Amino acid sequence: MIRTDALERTYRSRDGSAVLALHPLDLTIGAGTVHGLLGRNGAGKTTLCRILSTVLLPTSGTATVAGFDVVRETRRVRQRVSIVFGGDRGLYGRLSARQNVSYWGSLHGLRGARLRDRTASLLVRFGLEGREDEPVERFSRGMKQRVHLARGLVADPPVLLLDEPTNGMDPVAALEFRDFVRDLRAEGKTILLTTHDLAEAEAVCDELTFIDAGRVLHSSPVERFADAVGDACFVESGPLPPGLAAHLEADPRIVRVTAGRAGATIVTSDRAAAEDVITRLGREGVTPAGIRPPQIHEVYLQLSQKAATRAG
Ligand SMILES: Nc1ncnc2c1ncn2[C@@H]1O[C@H](COP(=O)(O)OP(=O)(O)OP(=O)(O)O)[C@@H](O)[C@H]1O
Repeated sequence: MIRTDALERTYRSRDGSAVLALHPLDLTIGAGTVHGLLGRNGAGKTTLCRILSTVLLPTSGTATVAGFDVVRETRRVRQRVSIVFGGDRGLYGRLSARQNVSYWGSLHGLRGARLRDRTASLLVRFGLEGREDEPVERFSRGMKQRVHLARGLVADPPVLLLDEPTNGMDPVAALEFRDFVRDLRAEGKTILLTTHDLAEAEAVCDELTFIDAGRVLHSSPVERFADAVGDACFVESGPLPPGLAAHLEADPRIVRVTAGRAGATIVTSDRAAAEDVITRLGREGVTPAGIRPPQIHEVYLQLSQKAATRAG
């Protein structure tokens, strides 16, 4: 449903220098899947969403949505895709929530009762009942975010690009958002979800792609995201005695030691090193200690560190 091949985008700064935002990016997203796009600030996520929604031209390479080229078949792509930004970009502050949503619907060809009913039901679905006719500039950030979502859905497109959609939402609303994404998946929508909330990505996505400096670092089904750490092993232990963390870190096979009052996590380069660490911990009387699968934030950290080392 979404495909990019050797997609590149270079921005020119005012001083004439070039910023390679995507270079090159290859990504395939199947119909009906929720695909999480993760990456550090400046990784290129928004640039990709903007190209897929046809508001930004690629420098080279190709991108298609539902088989239509984002450069040559702009109109057909626009009929099939909606982008939802985080923050308050793209809303008309003096217009009400209802006017913002129905204006967008009318741009997509909805009219009359269909437009009215669809707008009203989306505003209710996003918890804005009773506030529909207030100017959006009076809304909180999280409320504006809900208007954005309603706007993105009014034309009922098969593809949704959600760029940090829970940015500014309170925790309850953000949890409700997860149910909402699951509903959309059940309706058969294809969703590209950009988020810095890793728990959210793990909870709602079928597939995850980690990008950095405009390239894919790892892409896999969500249940296999831990493959991204390769041979690295995560040892969980009880609290370490003073000085042991520093000793462990002196071993080049130890990637990282995170020690706290409740216990420690020791990341090793491979399984043999992890087993040596467990033996050593046993000798030092640190119990219990064992290998466990990495959590998503640990995978993310590992990939980000690798990318930062590579960059410089
Ligand atoms: N209009 C622009 N002019 C120059 N450089 C830009 C422009 N827009 C983005 N960039 C640069 O392109 C790179 C990718 O930016 P992009 O906004 O796509 O990242 P992102 O992954 O969405 O980041 P974030 O997580 O902070 O939203 C960054 O280095 C950014 O500084």
